[in-house]
Amino acid sequence: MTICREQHVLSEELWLSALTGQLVSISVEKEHLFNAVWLHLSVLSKVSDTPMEFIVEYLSQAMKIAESQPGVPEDLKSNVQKALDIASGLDAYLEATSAQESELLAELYKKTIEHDWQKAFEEGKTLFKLPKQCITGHVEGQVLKMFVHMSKARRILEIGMFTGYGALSMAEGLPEDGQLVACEIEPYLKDFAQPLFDRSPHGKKITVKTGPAMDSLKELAAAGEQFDMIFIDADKTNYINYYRFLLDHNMLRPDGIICVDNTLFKGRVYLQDSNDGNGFALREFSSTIQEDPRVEQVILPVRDGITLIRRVPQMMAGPNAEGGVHCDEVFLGVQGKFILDRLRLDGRVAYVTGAGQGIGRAFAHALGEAGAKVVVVDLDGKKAERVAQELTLKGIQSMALTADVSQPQSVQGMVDAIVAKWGTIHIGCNNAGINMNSASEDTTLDEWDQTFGVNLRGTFICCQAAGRVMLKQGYGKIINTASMASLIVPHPQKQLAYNTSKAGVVKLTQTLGTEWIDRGVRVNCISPGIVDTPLIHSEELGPLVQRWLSDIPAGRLAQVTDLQAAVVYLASDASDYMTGHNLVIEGGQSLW
Ligand SMILES: C[S@@+](CC[C@H](N)C(=O)[O-])C[C@H]1O[C@@H](n2cnc3c(N)ncnc32)[C@H](O)[C@@H]1O
Repeated sequence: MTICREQHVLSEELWLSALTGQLVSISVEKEHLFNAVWLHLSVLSKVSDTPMEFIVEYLSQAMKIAESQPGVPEDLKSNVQKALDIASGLDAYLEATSAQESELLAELYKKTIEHDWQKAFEEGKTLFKLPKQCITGHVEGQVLKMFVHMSKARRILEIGMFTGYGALSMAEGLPEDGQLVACEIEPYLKDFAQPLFDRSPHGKKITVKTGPAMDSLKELAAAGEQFDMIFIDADKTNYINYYRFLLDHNMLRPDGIICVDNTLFKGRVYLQDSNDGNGFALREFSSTIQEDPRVEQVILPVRDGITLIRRVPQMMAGPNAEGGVHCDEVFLGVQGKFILDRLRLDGRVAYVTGAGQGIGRAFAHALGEAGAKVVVVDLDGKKAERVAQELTLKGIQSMALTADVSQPQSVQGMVDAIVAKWGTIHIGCNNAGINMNSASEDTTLDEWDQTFGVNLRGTFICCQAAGRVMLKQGYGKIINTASMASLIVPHPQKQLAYNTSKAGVVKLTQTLGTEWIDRGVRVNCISPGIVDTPLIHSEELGPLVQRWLSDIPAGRLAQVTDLQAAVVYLASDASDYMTGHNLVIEGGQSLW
């Protein structure tokens, strides 16, 4: 619960000006802030709610007393004033420097504080008198949204939704397919929030479950639901029961976080003379979780206090621990890393040839997303540059290079440039390839040589040049792009040179893969089926698409994104026992 978030956010002078409505000479920046505060002051009651707001209130009173009494030493007044300035400026500064709320959040906030909750209660629309001030506000909303991003949460549970400000803030941080379940006892609040959720591009991620939260938790637990992040903000005396239920029923994934609101409770959790029931419950709550070995926690002094609780993975059992736990790499992860982390490529240097478009571009993005630095190589320097810029926009370290893979000097230049820039090469994706269609009896030697020059000679030259660097360091991952055409004869189009060159890429891969593995270099290839790129929509090939579809069990062409996981897998340590392999990804086409 966040009450009166804008209170006491100005220096006392401004604060008093706001109250009296007298706008004295203030800077434009302050005026903006002043107006925002004035708007909220006009609708919120003036009640201190957070430890900082109480500090400001007490210091203001002390100041007034000091001013009204004769003989108070000037340096005492000066020190109180300094403390007041520091305390009263904090919330305003946090408001002003936090990311702005979205327009819909601002609208939801306004709609909430302008609503007549007293009337709704008197008309029997709500079960309880709902104080509008219990809305999660701007700064706290942004804190929650930041946690969603940082924890990469995909599934969130909220206990206590009020009008949905916190829910929508968190939903804004979720990925497209993320989900948030909000438990709320008041059906009226679902009707209040839903129209705004419906207008937000993030609203579809939110499902509201009405009824007592504990009933909803039981339903969710029975359905085996588990969450990455949970926000508890309802019914303080029951916090401990929600917490216990969530942990005991495995509803928080290991490493997941619970955020709990109001855990400083106006300071009453640590004030010795406080006999506040909620303060006592929250103090008990904090000391209980502190003794729970399943979690670790910290309280952030944001607004009225947010406790962050992380579920610690329970991996510490010994080899012969009770229950027969085997503390081997299956249980603990290889070098302590679980499977998704074993696919990561942080710190690796990769290059991809033919990366200016199509499959190569998708490979470059995938390797970069997995953490590698990526060199985008293409015959067309402009295309390479554009893809490198795309990667940079995503925060991936990248560099564009022009190279003709059929020319040894050009390839050596590429390798030298990569080593000069990033010291080495860990991952080489030899993907550049061409395909020209002609009936075999008409295929010219020029077409044959060109096709082989790029597809097979080019792959060999790249493998050799990059392989020398990798063999020297005793580590490397080479992934060649072969084709389903290495296995079957795609038809009805005629492409003898292409099919034969790609069969050669597979044999080259098998040979290098076995020859180099004892020196730490794995060589594998990927054989895509028919990939939906602009090339196949040419005048010549376009009419064949329907025919091809009838040959593909999957019933569709491959998208370049269908190939991305394979390249990351083959580039990662998770595939270390695989070498000389032809990984076929063709929707089953080669099996019919
Ligand atoms: C502090 S407000 C929640 C504020 C909200 N998180 C936000 O973002 O604005 C607490 C909410 O919990 C709800 N609530 C209280 N007891 C509840 C219970 N037993 N089960 C479900 N919801 C409950 C109240 O109706 C109220 O809407």
